[in-house]
Amino acid sequence: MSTAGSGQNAGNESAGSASGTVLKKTFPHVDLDGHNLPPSPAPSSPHSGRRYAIATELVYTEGSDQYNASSVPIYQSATFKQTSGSGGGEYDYTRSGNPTRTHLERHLAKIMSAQRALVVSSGMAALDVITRLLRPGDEVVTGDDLYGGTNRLLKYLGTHGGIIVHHVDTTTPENVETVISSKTAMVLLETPTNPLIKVVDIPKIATIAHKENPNCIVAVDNTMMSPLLLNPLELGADVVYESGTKYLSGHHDLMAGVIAVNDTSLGERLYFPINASGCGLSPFDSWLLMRGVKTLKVRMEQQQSNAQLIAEFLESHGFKVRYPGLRSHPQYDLHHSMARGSGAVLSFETGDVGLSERIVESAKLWAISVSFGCVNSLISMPCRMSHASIDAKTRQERAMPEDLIRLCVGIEDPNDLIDDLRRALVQAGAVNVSLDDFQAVHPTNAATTN
Ligand SMILES: Cc1ncc(COP(=O)(O)O)c(C=O)c1O
Ligand SMILES: N[C@@H](CCSC[C@H](N)C(=O)O)C(=O)O
Repeated sequence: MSTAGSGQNAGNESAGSASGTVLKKTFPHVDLDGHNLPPSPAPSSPHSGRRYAIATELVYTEGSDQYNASSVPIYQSATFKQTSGSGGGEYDYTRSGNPTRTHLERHLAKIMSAQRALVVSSGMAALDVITRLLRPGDEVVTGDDLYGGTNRLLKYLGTHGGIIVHHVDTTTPENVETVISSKTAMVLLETPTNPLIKVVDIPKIATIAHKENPNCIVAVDNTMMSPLLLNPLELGADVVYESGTKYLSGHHDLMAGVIAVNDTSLGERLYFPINASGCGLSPFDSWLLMRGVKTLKVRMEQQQSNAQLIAEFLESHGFKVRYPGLRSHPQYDLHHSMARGSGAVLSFETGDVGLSERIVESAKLWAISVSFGCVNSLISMPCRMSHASIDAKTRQERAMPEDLIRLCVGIEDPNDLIDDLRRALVQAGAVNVSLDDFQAVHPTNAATTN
């Protein structure tokens, strides 16, 4: 039995005693006591055979459950009984592997066009697992606009783990070229970045990194796009990871992280710390994520068409809006050369922190909340919330506008969302209202700032 692709019962390959082995071979479905064993229900969609369109692949699963359950059963069990004293069963302990988790991992590997996917307890746990590939003295090159938690983990590794971290503006590949060296063990990219929506040229940077050091791991955080819109592994990345808490699950009812690779030996190296530390996703959350991922396409399509309308609405009223679906985005062409859509996160400036606070607090349909990718719409001030762990001095050095408002668009009716935003802008005093129009009090859009 190979652990590749499932990661269960690692390091326990023995098939049991000689008589047990003969019995198993002769009667594969009968255990030592003569019980008729059902086939394992773990298998999901194998990454082989006919490929359907993504909408179909998201919902189509295969299994060999004894009752043909259409929804994968939740194996809420920490342990699995063995048929022989020397173990060797497909599963032994849920930290090492669980049929519900394996089913999800195989499904995600297919969706992410990967040879192997691993699911863990959060997006940050995924990054923690990936950074365990690093050794003291290794260098990491990464962006100057990153999710606050990513920045925090890298800072911790820089302070306590002997890792040298270079933050550069990765929107210009030449900046990466300047700091990269044979000591660069990892290039870590986010695109579009959270929260400044900066776009990064994955193929170009992956080429630069691999040319400088063929062993350099290019890791891409794909949380803002999801596999529906972007496949970094197809663009030269070695590892892709995402917070499953966001679009993949879509309902803010679980925390999860997903890691995917094409190199199966790299997959084994990543599986090791998951088993060793115990951050594999629980059976129930695996089931919940499996359920959520099936509706990814319909949710994302509604979310991004809403986001496009909202971005256009704000820009047309004088606000500087950052969204890759707008022609005014400086890397519009680059983004659309890599991705199949613009996603549903945008940010905009108001020109005044107090004004931004009042807008956020005046909104009703837009919940004041961190996170994104959920069916309901959210509004937040990144410098006060999701990115507050980046100190004020660093935020200033990285040109993060303190008045930035981030909108994470859900699946509601777009007219209701725009109405609510319009009302919040008026109530907060962010716009000058005339008889037939209204415009930002502090216009910040390209027409006024360039
Ligand atoms: C871009 C990005 N990556 C990773 C994470 C971490 O994910 P999680 O919250 O699931 O740990 C987040 C948000 O938390 C994020 O916004
Ligand atoms: N208090 C949390 C904040 C989580 S932010 C979640 C998400 N990535 C976002 O960008 O909104 C923390 O300190 O991590």
